[in-house]
Formats: sequence, C-alpha cells, structure tokens
Amino acid sequence: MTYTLVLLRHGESDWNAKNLFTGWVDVPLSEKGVVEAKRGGDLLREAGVSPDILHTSLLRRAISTANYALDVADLHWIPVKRSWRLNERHYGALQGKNKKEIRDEYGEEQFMLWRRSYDVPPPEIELGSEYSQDSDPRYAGEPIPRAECLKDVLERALPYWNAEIVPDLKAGRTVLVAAHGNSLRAIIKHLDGIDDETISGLNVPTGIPLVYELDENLVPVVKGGKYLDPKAAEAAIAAVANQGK
Ligand SMILES: O=C(O)[C@@H](CO)OP(=O)(O)O
Repeated sequence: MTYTLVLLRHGESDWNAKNLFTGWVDVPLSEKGVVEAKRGGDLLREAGVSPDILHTSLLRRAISTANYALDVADLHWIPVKRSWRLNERHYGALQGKNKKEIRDEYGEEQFMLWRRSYDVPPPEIELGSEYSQDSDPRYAGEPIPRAECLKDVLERALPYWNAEIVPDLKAGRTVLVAAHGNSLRAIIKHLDGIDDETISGLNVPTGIPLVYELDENLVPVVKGGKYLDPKAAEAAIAAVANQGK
C-alpha cells in the first residue's frame, strides 16, 4: 500500500514577475501564472492523478492556483483545508524589495544567506509597515512571525503536516498541497530527509505538480518524487535559482 501526495507551487505571481521578495504579501497570480495553474490541472488529469482533498495556505496565489487547476481537472468540488502554516516563508523586511537590488546592495553571499540558508532569517519587518501582516484579521490570535528562515518554516509547518495532512494520507486519500516555494521546500526536506546544507540548492518551479508515492512509513518510494512535466520543471527550476541575477 502506498500513499499519494501531490505538491503544487502556485503559478507565477505578479511579484514573481517583477522579481520582488513576496513572503506573506498577498499578491495575485500574473496572467502567465493563471496559464501555469490551468496547465497544472491538465497535467493532473492527463496523468490520472485525482486529488481527494486539498490543503492550501491562506494566500491567494496558492488558493487561486488550486482553484484553476482543480477546475480544469473537474475536481473543483473536493474538500479543502487551509492554514497559515502552509504560507510562504515570511521574508521580513525584505518583503516588497527587488531581489536584484538587494543582491547588488548586500552582495551575492548575504543575498544567498537570506534567500537560501537553512537557519539565517532576514531582518525583521517593522510592525505597522506597508508589507507587514500584523493587523491582518486572517492571522488574529496566531503566533505570526516577523521574519523566518527555512528552519522556522519547517517548525511551523510540521505540526500541520502531522495533525492534518498525515491523517488524510493514512486514510488513503490522494492529498493535494497547494503552497509556496519555501513552504514546499520545507516539506520536501522533511520527506526526503535532505540535510541542512543540501536543501539550499533545491528550488521548486511554479505550477508543475510534483507527485510523491509514500510507503507505509511515509517515506518516498522514489526520492524527490516525480514532476508531471519533468522537462518544463528542469527549466523552471533553473529560472528560480537564478532570480536576482
Ligand atoms: O519571494 C518569495 O516569497 C519567494 C518565492 O517567490 O522567493 P525566493 O524564491 O527568493 O525564496
């Protein structure tokens, strides 16, 4: 008996297109992102992968991506659970800043430490500032961060993984998780047992479903899972890695 998990990063957002650090800022999909999301649905349908339940973050780029993809796959009706614990990594004071400008100002090493190191968070966002979420009602009462490194993301995503996603998998449901580059990197690190160094080189492309078959201990049968369009994934992964250049 194996369990099926599908990870889907949202399609390109307006701020991905503008090369801005996004984090918890709730930006919409770009036109290209909508096309990518629908193509994600086509890929699911063509591969005969039919999610029974959807888990998303509280951010519209993940929510819309799942809606477009599931609509195309004629699965718009499946039940859904949402949590801030699947949100993108909070990018702190870098939210709203241009990646190339930050790289030029602080240098490649600092830029990559903030962007891809496992345990160095970016500077904290100022409460009440333009791109802070401290007064956003959707997070009322939650212990929301002011900046996160990937380790922080893993620590807040794991309780949700264990409490909400694992039981759905164990019940035999095909689970779709529609989330973000860094929240998915955290889940992939956990699933594939990737060490703290190696994870910095892992990037997730927008809009291409990544399917994992998991054994009874929730260990991937094939490490790294399988992208439903491996060729497109390869090119898109390189593009994410090169952002800011
Ligand atoms: O800006 C962000 O929130 C993320 C994902 O788009 O960027 P990065 O890939 O640089 O971590």
